[in-house]
Amino acid sequence: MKIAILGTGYVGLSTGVCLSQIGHQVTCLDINEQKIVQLRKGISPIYEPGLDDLLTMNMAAGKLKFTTSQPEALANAEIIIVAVGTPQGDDGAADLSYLVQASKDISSYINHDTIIVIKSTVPVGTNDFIKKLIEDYCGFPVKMVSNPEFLRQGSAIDDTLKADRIIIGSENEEAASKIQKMYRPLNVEVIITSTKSAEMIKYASNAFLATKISYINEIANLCEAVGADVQDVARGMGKDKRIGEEFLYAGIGYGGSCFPKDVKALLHTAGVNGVKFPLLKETIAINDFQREVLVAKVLKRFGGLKGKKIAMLGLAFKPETDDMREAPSIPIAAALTKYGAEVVAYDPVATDNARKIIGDSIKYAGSIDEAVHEADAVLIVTEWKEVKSIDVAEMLAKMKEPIIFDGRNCFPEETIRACGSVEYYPIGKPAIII
Ligand SMILES: NC(=O)c1ccc[n+]([C@@H]2O[C@H](COP(=O)([O-])OP(=O)(O)OC[C@H]3O[C@@H](n4cnc5c(N)ncnc54)[C@H](O)[C@@H]3O)[C@@H](O)[C@H]2O)c1
Ligand SMILES: O=c1ccn([C@@H]2O[C@H](COP(=O)(O)OP(=O)(O)O[C@H]3O[C@H](CO)[C@@H](O)[C@H](O)[C@H]3O)[C@@H](O)[C@H]2O)c(=O)[nH]1
Repeated sequence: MKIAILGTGYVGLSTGVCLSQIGHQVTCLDINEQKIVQLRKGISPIYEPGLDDLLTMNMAAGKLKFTTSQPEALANAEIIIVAVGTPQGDDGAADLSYLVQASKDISSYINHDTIIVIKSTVPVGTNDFIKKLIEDYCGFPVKMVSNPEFLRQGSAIDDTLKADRIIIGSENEEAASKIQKMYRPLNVEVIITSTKSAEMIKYASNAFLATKISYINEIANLCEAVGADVQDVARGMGKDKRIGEEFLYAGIGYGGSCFPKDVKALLHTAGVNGVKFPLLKETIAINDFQREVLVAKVLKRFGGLKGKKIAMLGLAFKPETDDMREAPSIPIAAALTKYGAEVVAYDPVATDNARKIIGDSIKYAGSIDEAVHEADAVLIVTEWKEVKSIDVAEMLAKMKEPIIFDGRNCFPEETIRACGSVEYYPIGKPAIII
């Protein structure tokens, strides 16, 4: 099938690459010229494991193209997939301005048979609103499908090619069936529903996962207070199939481009529809609190931070991505520098993006060794494989003081105890001080 994708961000690019991989003819359109210039050379503007190989392979096979030209991408497309950003607006609601512009862009190029697929995460009712907007522009009825995306950054390709489910929301049977056919080579379970239910499934899923994280973080805080171990508790809980093992990792709160904004957008939708949803308010409040837990531990240990060198390992909001949107490292770096610490951070891939947000208030190291050299303490902020596989004893030997604040519970107790002299402050577990 001939497919156009609007937006070559984390979702649009991963989707484009995967749809070309399963045999479709895909043209990706973006308004960001720099991205398109890079992509045309076969260089991905984002770090996403497995993406680069599929990108170059499908470009070479002539199945995947990149352009900034609307007519080139849209004029002959059977299916147009919209994957532009829907960031958080000032009032907590999703900002639909990119989507509205993209819809206007589409209107001039579609015909009666074109199917418009909204993959961006949008509040309930948006597909209906966009349908009307486009119809007002083009003057004939259009076929709309809501097809929310569930991929995670860092595993976007696998999540797309081996998705748990595909949601197709449409009031147009023919359009729903064509989109089902588009995905058929993936052999993934498809759920066909109304556009409103499809839109709600996306927010309900993200808010549920965020709430699960806030729940385990509160359990972690309680574990610390009573002397239990949240990792053992999570393991014990997760073995119950009704609870499940995933998303029970306590830490420094959820970040990223989705959970923070989507929970707030769902709360906004609830509010305007007269539903109070206090659970979501608590999910957000617990997460805000959790983002401060690591710095509170550092302050408690040191008192003031003037003249202290603190190493931060990890900047990205999660491992295997270069994305810094809503990364816990941002408020942590700000708080440490506010209290007078000299902060030296290391991240395997997110340093350039971090520098654009955090700026020169902290230093950026080229290696873990450089970051921890003569440090008074190290903070584990992102659980990169490179960080988890550190020789902890060797790292401690390079530091001024052997003190670790681990926001991601990366190291087993035996590893820490084998280090000799050490102070280890994890999340939701007793500290180890030898
Ligand atoms: N990032 C994720 O992991 C993820 C997962 C599932 C769903 N989502 C949702 O998918 C959507 C996209 O997220 P993202 O992280 O890929 O965003 P992103 O910011 O990485 O990319 C959006 C892209 O759209 C482009 N764009 C904006 N207006 C355009 C237009 N009129 N025509 C063509 N291109 C245009 C931008 O230049 C940018 O490259 C959001 O609604 C998000 O909530 C994201
Ligand atoms: O047990 C856990 C799991 C995750 N996190 C944190 O939660 C955030 C989000 O992690 P993850 O869900 O793995 O990454 P995203 O790429 O943000 O993916 C989420 O957001 C996407 C955008 O909507 C959805 O498509 C995905 O299904 C959904 O998992 C990160 O800060 C993680 O550190 C935890 O603290 N504990």
